[in-house]
Amino acid sequence: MPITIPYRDASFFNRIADGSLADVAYEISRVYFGDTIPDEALVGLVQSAFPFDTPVHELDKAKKYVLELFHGPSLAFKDVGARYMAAFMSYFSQKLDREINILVATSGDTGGAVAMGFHNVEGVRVSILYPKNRVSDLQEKQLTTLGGNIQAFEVDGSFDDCQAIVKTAFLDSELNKIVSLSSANSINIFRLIPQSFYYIRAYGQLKQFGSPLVFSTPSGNFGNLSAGVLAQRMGLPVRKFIAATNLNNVVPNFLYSGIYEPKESVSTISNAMDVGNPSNFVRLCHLYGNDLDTIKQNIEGYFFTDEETEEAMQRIYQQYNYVACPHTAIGIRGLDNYLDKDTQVCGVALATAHPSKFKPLVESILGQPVDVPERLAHLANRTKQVIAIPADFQAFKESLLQTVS
Ligand SMILES: N[C@@H](CCOP(=O)(O)O)C(=O)O
Repeated sequence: MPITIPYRDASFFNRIADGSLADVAYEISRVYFGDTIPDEALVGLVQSAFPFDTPVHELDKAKKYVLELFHGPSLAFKDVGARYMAAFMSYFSQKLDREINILVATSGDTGGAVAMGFHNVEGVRVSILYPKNRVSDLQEKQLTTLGGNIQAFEVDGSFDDCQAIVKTAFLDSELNKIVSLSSANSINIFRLIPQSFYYIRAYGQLKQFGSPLVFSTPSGNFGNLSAGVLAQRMGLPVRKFIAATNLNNVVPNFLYSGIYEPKESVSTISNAMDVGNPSNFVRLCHLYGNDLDTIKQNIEGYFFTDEETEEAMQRIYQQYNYVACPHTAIGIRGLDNYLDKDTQVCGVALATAHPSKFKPLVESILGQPVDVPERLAHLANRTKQVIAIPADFQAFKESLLQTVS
């Protein structure tokens, strides 16, 4: 975490938020990094990271919007953090004489975005750990078929097992003497700074209505929500955040009871949010000074079963002719719950992934065909290449050392 979070008043955000995602990225990067990176290089980095935008889609004028974060190469919001990180790491790694080994745990979307963001980046090797049989077929193709500097590990366990193995690796002194490790998960602040950009960009797109903003964020590892809180702590005007989860509901439970009890994750149809012990819980509390009242004032939690998620997908399709993936539907349903009691706001639900990433599931729930964009469709016939391992750190360590030697 930065020692202090730089604060800017509303006039700063009113000025910068009208720009493109790349423009916002430039302005906020300057705030964090000062003149560490020369201007010309910084402009090039943000432009290469963000050739796409994060538009808002209107559901109900001035009242309810979907912030579409799936217009990047892997069709998920993770592209924003992964591509920014890849651009900056590649810039800095040219000055190093050692290869950087990135370890990343994924429950579905992070892996694909990181694989695509770092594919063929010189001086960087990526190891992706994902839970066997717990990601969608197309998500699996994204993270297992690129080859080159990207290696996937299929772990016989849950996402939490993958995350625990990665965290143990960062603390293993023997491994750290042999390889230079880094993370592309949202435990890395370099993922959260860029993810704050699209909250700021949404403010720019909706400030014309003059209503306070409420963001509903579908949540698993809680990096996405933490990024929004980071923007708020920088001064972005936000009335409230909704933490919307599936039955992996340890944070909504904490918000009701004040007690944080991590538990085994359960499998749901919103698989990317199947996290039983979210990495960013500690950071989220830290961002609000570890004060429960402040946390509760700013975040409200809702969780939904798979049946409720399916109902939400069907209702959103019937009411708005909008096809939402299961994760996005949870965000919209959480927002609706909140808007029932606070009507004087503009609500924004984050659309975290394109529905085609879950094509068979979405088609069976909606009874409608879902088109798959070419950048995803072309992966369907590629062959999966993985190293299969048990959910055990030593097994991972041995395999990793073989792949890097
Ligand atoms: N939902 C994630 C899990 C990892 O979260 P991250 O914020 O640490 O990248 C995924 O789709 O992999």
